[in-house]
Amino acid sequence: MTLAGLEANALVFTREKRHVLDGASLSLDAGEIVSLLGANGSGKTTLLRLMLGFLKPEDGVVALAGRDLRAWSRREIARRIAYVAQNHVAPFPYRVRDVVLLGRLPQSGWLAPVRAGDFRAADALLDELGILALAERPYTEISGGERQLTLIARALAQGAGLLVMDEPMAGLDYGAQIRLMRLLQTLRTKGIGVLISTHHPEHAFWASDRIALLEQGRISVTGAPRDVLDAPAIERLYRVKVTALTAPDGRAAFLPEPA
Ligand SMILES: Nc1ncnc2c1ncn2[C@@H]1O[C@H](COP(=O)(O)OP(=O)(O)OP(=O)(O)O)[C@@H](O)[C@H]1O
Repeated sequence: MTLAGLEANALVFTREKRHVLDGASLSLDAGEIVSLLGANGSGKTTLLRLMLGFLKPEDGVVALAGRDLRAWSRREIARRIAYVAQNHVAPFPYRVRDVVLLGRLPQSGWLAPVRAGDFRAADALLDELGILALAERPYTEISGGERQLTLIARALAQGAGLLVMDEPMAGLDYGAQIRLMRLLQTLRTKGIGVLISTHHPEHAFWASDRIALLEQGRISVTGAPRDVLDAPAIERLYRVKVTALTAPDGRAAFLPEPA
């Protein structure tokens, strides 16, 4: 773990008298992509929100850059970790470009003027994500997938060293999913650490340096995709039978068995 990293150690968290997390440990380092897989309701969002300091663990510790997260201010955390939440609801009809520019706030502060360079950077991100044509449109009047891409652009505009995304592929069309995976890989080469939760085992296999499986409140396995993700693991996680197919370059795809 480098000094830029984020580390959750033995987290315990209870909801409705049930341990959602019961000793979950997970780390994210600079320059790596980590995918978190688990069934619906297994606690992925809860774990991510604990690692961002939005929820407090009943036991266990989260450390950012080696220091207990509780010692960091909200703004300091936002400078270092960008977050794309699930099911974001738009409060105001900001234009898409302005939503992206809001991502600059933790770095620049509320009173700082927006510079021409900020506009250019925002538009470059929108372009990279394929939605530059929407820059002037109200955020409340675009599709769910387009909103998701806008929020991803906002998180990237934040310029944080770590990026945490809760099911970022949800609602994106196939091309946008693949472009996003490629963009995450570009970020990795720039030294950014990316933690995503996903329901797409193939995406996790293709794009990740490490995959972590969340089962019964704990990270049951973490490691390189080929060491973690195989047909038995998919069957255990999702209770469906699959056949694993391996491409010549070593990437795996999973084909559900016919009913
Ligand atoms: N606000 C809440 N109040 C009570 N229980 C909650 C609340 N939010 C989540 N839970 C419960 O906590 C558990 C974990 O939820 P969480 O959202 O972390 O799962 P998840 O793995 O992200 O699920 P999904 O893949 O469906 O998004 C679930 O059993 C869920 O029902």
